[in-house]
Amino acid sequence: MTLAVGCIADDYTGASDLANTLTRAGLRTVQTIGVPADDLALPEVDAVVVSLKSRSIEAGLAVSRSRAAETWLRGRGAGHVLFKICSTFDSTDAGNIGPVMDALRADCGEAVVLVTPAFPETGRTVYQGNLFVGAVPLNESPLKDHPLNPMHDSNLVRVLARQSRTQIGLVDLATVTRGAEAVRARLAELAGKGIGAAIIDAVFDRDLETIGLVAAEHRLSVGASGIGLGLARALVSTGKVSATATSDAGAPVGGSAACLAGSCSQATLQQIANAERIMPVLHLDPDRIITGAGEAQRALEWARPRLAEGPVLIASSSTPDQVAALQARHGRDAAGHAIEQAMADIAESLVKSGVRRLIVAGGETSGAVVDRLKIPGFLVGVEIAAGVPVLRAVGAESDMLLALKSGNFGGAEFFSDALRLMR
Ligand SMILES: Nc1ncnc2c1ncn2[C@@H]1O[C@H](COP(=O)(O)OP(=O)(O)O)[C@@H](O)[C@H]1O
Ligand SMILES: O=C(O)[C@@H](O)C(=O)COP(=O)(O)O
Repeated sequence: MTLAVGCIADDYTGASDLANTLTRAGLRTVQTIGVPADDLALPEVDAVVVSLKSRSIEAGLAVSRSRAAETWLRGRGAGHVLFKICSTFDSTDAGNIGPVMDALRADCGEAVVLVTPAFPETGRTVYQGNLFVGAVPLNESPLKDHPLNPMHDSNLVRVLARQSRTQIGLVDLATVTRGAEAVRARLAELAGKGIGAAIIDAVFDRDLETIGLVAAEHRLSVGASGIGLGLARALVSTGKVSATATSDAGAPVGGSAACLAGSCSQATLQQIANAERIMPVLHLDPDRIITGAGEAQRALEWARPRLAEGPVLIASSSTPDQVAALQARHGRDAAGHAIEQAMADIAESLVKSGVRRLIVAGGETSGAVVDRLKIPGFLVGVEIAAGVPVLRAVGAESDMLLALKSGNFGGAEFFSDALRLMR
């Protein structure tokens, strides 16, 4: 297998988002969980997206895991590696975007790395280095209240400079609009000043196509699904890949269906409220989860008799005020970790009870669940919503369909939209 592009995603929902984008652009793509074991049978593909759970862990660990993924991808012929980060640049001042970018850049000897979280299809655009989520700057968006990575600065040149050892430059929209040659000239200018990475503006898909053409000439880029789209289109338009991917991985599996929500994003809270009209919903008590008072067991006893009747939804999600109060009582990391593990416990028991179609809302939540289910990889099926495909587990104990939804993605009826496509 010789890869046209290798990808390292810092969470599992982000990985499925990127795998979806690459597939839609025609690249035969597989998503693996971690660096694949040698005995995992992978189909012939153009792109592999290695999913890590490295967004919110200690920076040194994120670096070593990302490096291991890079070594594996380069060993399969990937001339270009895309480090997939969140379209809302979820990170802290300590990382992990900057440290991982610095390490991968050092490994491949890249002069200037292009960085953009723009993903216009989901309303993420970058102008003058500032990230907008829909109509508002990042720091005014719901991401200011994220339970693990609250984002308080929309200026990504500043944000990345706080995390990276290199100086950060800007390639502005006026330059991108002038085309690939203008971007190349700007990068040469930045490299001449010793600047090692540049936030590049993008508002429309056509900007990402220009960026993709230039990025494909380099060894490394950093960004969200938008730059993945640009790279994929560049690989197809320059004949390096013949767009042959089909989304035929979603054949019915039968079995029961369940939804788990650990995301506290505004979008997920709305989706849960709407799901109450079409399926039984259990709201977990987060305090009881953290104090170990048998909350996961209660959820299972609630779910099991209902599964034969149709899908159920189990949610830990709370409003920003409630999240802040819980974290004040128990600590941010302890609360997040305990709830993720409870979701994994519940998922494991649901699968033992016959659930074969599982929808998970939340990136960290999805990571905990997929790890517990020991699923080594996914093939990409049809798209449920922008950035969220149906996934078919490969190499797992049971034939299963999953959807791993980024907290912020999907329309108000996401859960019913997903269930309609997962039979
Ligand atoms: N009620 C709650 N209070 C505090 N934290 C919560 C609650 N419910 C879930 N969490 C935690 O919040 C985090 C949500 O992150 P994640 O699953 O990545 O969602 P998103 O995709 O919205 O970022 C997880 O660590 C999860 O365990
Ligand atoms: O780029 C994106 O926004 C997503 O692919 C993503 O990474 C979302 O992360 P979570 O919201 O933590 O699921």
